[in-house]
Amino acid sequence: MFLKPQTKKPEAAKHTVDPALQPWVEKYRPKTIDDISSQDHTVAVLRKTLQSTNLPHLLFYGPPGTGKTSTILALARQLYGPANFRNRVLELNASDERGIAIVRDKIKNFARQTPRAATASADGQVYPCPPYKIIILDEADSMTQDAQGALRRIMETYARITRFCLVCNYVTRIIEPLASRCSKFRFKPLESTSTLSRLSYISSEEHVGVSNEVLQTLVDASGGDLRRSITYLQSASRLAASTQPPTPITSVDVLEIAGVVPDHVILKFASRLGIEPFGDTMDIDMSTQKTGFDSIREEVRLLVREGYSGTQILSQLHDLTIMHPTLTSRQKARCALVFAETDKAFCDGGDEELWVLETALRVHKALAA
Ligand SMILES: Nc1ncnc2c1ncn2[C@@H]1O[C@H](COP(=O)(O)OP(=O)(O)OP(=O)(O)O)[C@@H](O)[C@H]1O
Repeated sequence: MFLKPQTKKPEAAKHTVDPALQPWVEKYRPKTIDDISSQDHTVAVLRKTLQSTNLPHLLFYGPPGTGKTSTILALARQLYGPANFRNRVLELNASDERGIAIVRDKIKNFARQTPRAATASADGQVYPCPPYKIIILDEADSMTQDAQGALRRIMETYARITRFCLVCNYVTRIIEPLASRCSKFRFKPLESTSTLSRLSYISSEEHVGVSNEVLQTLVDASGGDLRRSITYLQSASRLAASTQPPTPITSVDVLEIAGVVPDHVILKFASRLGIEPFGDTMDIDMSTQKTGFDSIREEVRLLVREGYSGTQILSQLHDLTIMHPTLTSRQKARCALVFAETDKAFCDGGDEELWVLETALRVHKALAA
């Protein structure tokens, strides 16, 4: 549930890059919408749109690394082909300024230009090349309200020659008048089977030997974010190749790269808050576990000093609480509320150590009540 720290998106390659040096997330970015894994409903609707070539304004939303940007880029490539893509598509991402100035200047200027006549593609293929351009606004939820307000008129005025695709994680941050002008598509976290098959494909293309256990660890550590799992795979394969002699990738490597808190550590922390060990974890001796402010604070400090991120610690603590077999629904509901408030605080840029401490103390209290 916690928004994981995003694996940094590599800048889209503007020039031809040696494939051996390319990040795998870019190298294996889907080329057509049929290469998009998991998002079957969205792909089915867009395939129809491709046939009719009449694209509405689009709003793609959902968690990171689920294929939103890849889908619109693939769709645009299939509509325009390589020869016309550049002059028909404007992609603005988070590194561009997000205030009203960019809407009035860059976006409006591009939106009002009449599309250039289509040129024939060197690859000999015929592309539909419809008579409008596409503006892709990646991370549209970070646009100011004023900027979104200004966009609304532009979308209407130039709809005949320009279609918009807004891409975001939080649809609630898009003002209603903008959202209501778009066809909305929700991207879901990828199912395990789709992630597994994509990772297996990439590892076989890259001649990296990975066991089923390692693949499953990659899936578990990435929570449905395919970008994250591919990045972990590439990092783990580099790590394994750098040892002398090279060693196979292990699950421990993956967990370390992913910053996952080991089970025994998170269970010890949980037991300080009054969450009893269960199942395979019964061997933790609760009688030696102190609870109370000082011991909880000490534990939080240790975890943060070890380098575990606040979002990761709380995400694992959340899962442990919600899946716990003996906590009552009432206790779980109270804890869920605490976690939700912390999630919001993290999104707003709250201090991680302070919020982990605050959450831990509140969970402790919620369980005792
Ligand atoms: N559904 C998918 N099918 C195939 N590859 C995917 C999919 N989702 C993500 N990927 C892989 O992850 C990379 C990042 O995906 P993409 O940029 O489309 O994610 P996103 O949903 O737009 O994320 P964000 O919300 O962070 O912008 C792609 O280059 C691709 O390698």
